Amino acid sequence: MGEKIKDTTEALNEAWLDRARILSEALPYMQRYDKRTVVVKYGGHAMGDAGLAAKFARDIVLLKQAGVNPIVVHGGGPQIGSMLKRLNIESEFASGLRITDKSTVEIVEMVLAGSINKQIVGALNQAGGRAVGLCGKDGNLIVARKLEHKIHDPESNIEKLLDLGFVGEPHRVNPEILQTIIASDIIPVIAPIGVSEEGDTYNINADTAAGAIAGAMNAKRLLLLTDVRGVLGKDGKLIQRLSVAEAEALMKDGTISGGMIPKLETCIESVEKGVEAVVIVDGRVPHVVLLELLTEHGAGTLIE
Ligand SMILES: Nc1ncnc2c1ncn2[C@@H]1O[C@H](COP(=O)(O)OP(=O)(O)O)[C@@H](O)[C@H]1O
Ligand SMILES: CC(=O)N[C@@H](CCC(=O)OP(=O)(O)O)C(=O)O
Repeated sequence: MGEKIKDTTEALNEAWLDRARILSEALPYMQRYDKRTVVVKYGGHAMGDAGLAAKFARDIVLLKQAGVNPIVVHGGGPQIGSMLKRLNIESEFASGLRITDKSTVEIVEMVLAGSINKQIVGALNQAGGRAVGLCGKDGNLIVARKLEHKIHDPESNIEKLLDLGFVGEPHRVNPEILQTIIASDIIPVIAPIGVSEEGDTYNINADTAAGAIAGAMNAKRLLLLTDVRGVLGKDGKLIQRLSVAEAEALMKDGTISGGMIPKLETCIESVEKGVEAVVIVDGRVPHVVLLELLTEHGAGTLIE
């Protein structure tokens, strides 16, 4: 009997020591990211589960508390899809981008800058943080222009322009509004809607918007949360590390398709703009943001 109590006590002590060790191991990572900007792109697929969403909010608030400056840029592709369906508006994609006509862009703005943005702000505030929601229109944060989307026509072997309507690309990012928000110790939450010089509203892929923000803010890291483990090779296995040249080759040979295309294009551009590294991680894993940033157990695909 006495032995049993001793064993249990030892096991408890071990468990406590394990906790202390995990906390202590976070120190060098906290120092690495101290006062540095980390942009987290929160994909529409990753935010589906309420439990996971609450954990995500807690992790972002914890980062802020630990001295990191997190910026959340969110998507909402599946949520826009459901709203369009409810309104009987057809929607099509080309190379992972939603073809966006005038009535679609109104719904996109309503869903992204409206319900989803406020849902994330609410979750962060609920977790004890102070968050403010904005879109690319606020403070002229993302000045966009129409995306010139080129596709390769295999028949004529020439590149053709495909009109995607109100799909934009960031032309200029004005980060002053973000700097003001961050200086007040508030977490910015950004919906990927841009405004052109002429005042038109543009739908921007959320990965692209996150990359532009990360570049303009000289971020230390950009994390892209999605619904796969990372970039998968031809054999279906996770690729843990990719150079810019390797990433370009995977896009050319068709290993990467759909929504992964804008993601990798973003990774390449961000690294070229000076973001130290971009990581594509599985948003379905609880606390993946903390695991990636504050422990040695980095998961997903790192592009540097
Ligand atoms: N080589 C690849 N590795 C991983 N995912 C890929 C690859 N090629 C295409 N994909 C697709 O890209 C998707 C991720 O993009 P997307 O659906 O736009 O995610 P999110 O909504 O998180 O931005 C994956 O679910 C997968 O279907
Ligand atoms: C141009 C374009 O495709 N815009 C995206 C914007 C949202 C997004 O990117 O959301 P996810 O990150 O969840 O995919 C769209 O309309 O779905």
